[in-house]
Amino acid sequence: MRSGLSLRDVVVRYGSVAAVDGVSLDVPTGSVVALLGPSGCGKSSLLRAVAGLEPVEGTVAWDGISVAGVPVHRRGFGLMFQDGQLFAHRSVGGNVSYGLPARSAVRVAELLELVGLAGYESRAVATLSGGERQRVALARALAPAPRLLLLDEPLSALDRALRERLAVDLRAALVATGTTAVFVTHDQDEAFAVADRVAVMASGKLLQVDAPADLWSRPASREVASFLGYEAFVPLDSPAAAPLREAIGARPSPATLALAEGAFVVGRSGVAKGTVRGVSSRRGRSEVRVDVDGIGVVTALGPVGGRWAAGDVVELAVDPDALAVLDD
Ligand SMILES: Nc1ncnc2c1ncn2[C@@H]1O[C@H](COP(=O)(O)OP(=O)(O)OP(=O)(O)O)[C@@H](O)[C@H]1O
Repeated sequence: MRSGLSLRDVVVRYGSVAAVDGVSLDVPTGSVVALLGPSGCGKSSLLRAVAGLEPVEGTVAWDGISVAGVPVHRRGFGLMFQDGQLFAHRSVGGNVSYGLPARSAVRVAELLELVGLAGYESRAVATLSGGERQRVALARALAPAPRLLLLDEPLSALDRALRERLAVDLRAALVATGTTAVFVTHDQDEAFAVADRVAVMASGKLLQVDAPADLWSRPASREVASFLGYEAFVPLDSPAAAPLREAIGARPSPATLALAEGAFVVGRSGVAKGTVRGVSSRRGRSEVRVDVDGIGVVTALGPVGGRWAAGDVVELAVDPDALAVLDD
């Protein structure tokens, strides 16, 4: 018997449109899977189908037993949304204890500690920051120890720095409680930070499911690679790809080589040359748009405070971690 959640050929239709179009996926007990994909690809529809909020074709099963016909509140699945939907008139402690069978001060204190809000029991929800509210929403969602926690973009209303910190804390809380979870996001960094495995979706279909490192180093298709942030594609056996092939120890073959931002690094000496088209700065580092013969315009990284002007010819070294070979 398969433990945890298993989906087989799941279809969710709105009228004649299949928002989810034949998805099969396993989420073993204790693991966290992120559903990653662009807006409108069907992530939320799939999550809602698992929750029991949408009619589905195909099979949604828990521990090998179909949950078809089991109403939302009987599935033992918890839900958390972008807006944590806290009870505004209850205290933090009152929100967290809401899902518990009997009031349990110890359990509430443990959960608040788990989400980094130890001692917040009596605070009014209205006095909390956006990030603190989502931490409370997480504690409340974890309180009844759901057998599966479904999270729909729980961090996307927060600003970037906060999102990054909360993503790390969210993963820690899920791992510490051994919670099985499905996490919906359109943000690749967030998916990689939170999940054991990332399921990439597009147009209602699942394109690839893999651990973050495997997904990054071996995207199954150009579509997946593009969504992960690979920005240029060249034939592996082309002359322009020679220094890149060398960096990853690949032989010329009919495959395609994908270059992510930072595949080239601007330096004093390099293995290729490029012509600068533009320069910007991100987190102190320079991002240099360079035109490389046979490859096109790509984003190279440069040291802090580098000074280049459009038209400069620069030396480029290669970062093998920003390259992937696609088996076409
Ligand atoms: N209740 C509905 N009725 C009709 N169409 C819907 C409904 N809900 C979603 N859709 C459509 O189904 C498709 C998938 O929507 P869904 O919300 O699942 O995507 P998503 O990947 O979660 O996108 P986002 O990240 O923008 O929320 C979209 O084309 C959307 O317009």
